[in-house]
Amino acid sequence: MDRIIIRGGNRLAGRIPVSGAKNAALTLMPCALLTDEPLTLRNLPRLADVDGFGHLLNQLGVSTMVEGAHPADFGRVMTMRAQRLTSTTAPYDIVRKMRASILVLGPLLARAGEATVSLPGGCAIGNRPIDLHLKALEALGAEIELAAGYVKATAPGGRLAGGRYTFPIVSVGATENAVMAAVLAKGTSILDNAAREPEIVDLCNCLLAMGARITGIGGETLTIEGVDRLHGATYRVMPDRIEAGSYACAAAITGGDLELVGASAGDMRATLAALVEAGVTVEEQRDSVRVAATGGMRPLTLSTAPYPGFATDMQAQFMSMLTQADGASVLTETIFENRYMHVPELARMGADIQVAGRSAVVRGVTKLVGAQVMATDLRASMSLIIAGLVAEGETTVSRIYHLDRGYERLEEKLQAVGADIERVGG
Ligand SMILES: CC(=O)N[C@H]1[C@@H](OP(=O)(O)OP(=O)(O)OC[C@H]2O[C@@H](n3ccc(=O)[nH]c3=O)[C@H](O)[C@@H]2O)O[C@H](CO)[C@@H](O)[C@@H]1O
Ligand SMILES: C=C(OP(=O)(O)O)C(=O)O
Repeated sequence: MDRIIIRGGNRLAGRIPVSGAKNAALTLMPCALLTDEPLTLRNLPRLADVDGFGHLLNQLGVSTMVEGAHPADFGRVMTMRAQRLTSTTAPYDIVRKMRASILVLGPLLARAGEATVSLPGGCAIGNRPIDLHLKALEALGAEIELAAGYVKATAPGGRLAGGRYTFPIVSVGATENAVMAAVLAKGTSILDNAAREPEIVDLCNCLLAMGARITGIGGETLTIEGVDRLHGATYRVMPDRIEAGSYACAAAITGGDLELVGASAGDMRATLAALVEAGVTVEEQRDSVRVAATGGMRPLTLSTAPYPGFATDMQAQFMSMLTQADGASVLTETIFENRYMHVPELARMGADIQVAGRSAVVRGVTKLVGAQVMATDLRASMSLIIAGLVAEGETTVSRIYHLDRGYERLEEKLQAVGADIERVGG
């Protein structure tokens, strides 16, 4: 099994190109199911999950063709064409490994009038139910059956009617599924208390480019007027705000100075505000964000929340960073019940963190010392890399397949700005 070895203590300085967003890519790719014409996505990151999603689409009858990057992008170009669907089933083996596979449910139902998708079950960061996905699809006219670990959804008469649904809590995935289902419905759909994440805006903009009719984009209420058919389009995946935020934490913890090229400050307000509050200098430039740590770091009190709040996907990275703040920080996780797996690993490196219920108190400044560590999810793994950058001696991070799901060319990007980091096999 591959591992990443970091020898800590180097200050990071220079430029890091920001990749296309994983969480946008994984909701844009299923849009290919909605049309028989080609959908071309630019700036698609080279990630295990993107490859896995391509593989799932192939199983449904979608052809995928990958080309090199457009000159203006870091990521690749992928053209997907679902001229004729050969299957409407997403099997357990794929859904289990890649939770985003649930996002084929809405588009398959919209295009083929039926979909059978394995229930994803729980995962390392907690119970991740899909009841809201199903309730929203029912409100749009779907009939849902659960049997043998699968969801079988059908649209009576082969086409969804459209309808109104108010999400009782904000759900990114359920909003995405409902939007993709509603675009081809017979009537108009209204989704209230919809998620407002920039990745949802990216999804809606891609659907607009394919001929969908959606208003209220970026707001809490989305109105979707169903159309008879969608056409192909070329669309550029938005920059990854979580990847950019992770490197911002890496800059801050090493007392460094990084320019995050291609980052969109507008999508990262809560992260940037927290960095500024911690005493980090943030400069917004036209097509980049510069993050420089100039003095001591102040402790923070942060609570995760749906967008525009502080992202749950940034909690672990901030926790590592705050081990170097001068005083006690309090982080509260409100989205997932079990997203603190990095805490015992950070403790093994010398961090002083106490978890009580949904909150964690991080006492700084602690000296971190390299150790053998591993994490069971993507952002937790990144928090160990960030800690390793400042730890004394050598940190070995194992189970790095989690990182390969979400960080494109991680070692290469960090080496280029001065980190002593390498991947070793075996
Ligand atoms: C609101 C939020 O921050 N969502 C995060 C969530 O999206 P993801 O789409 O995975 O999760 P949701 O946004 O759907 O979940 C938000 C909350 O709703 C609950 N829920 C969700 C669906 C459902 O059918 N029933 C239900 O009860 C979840 O348990 C959770 O407590 O994880 C992603 C990966 O870490 C993050 O990028 C998203 O920012
Ligand atoms: C947990 C994450 O992703 P996924 O929902 O794909 O597991 C994440 O992006 O932090």
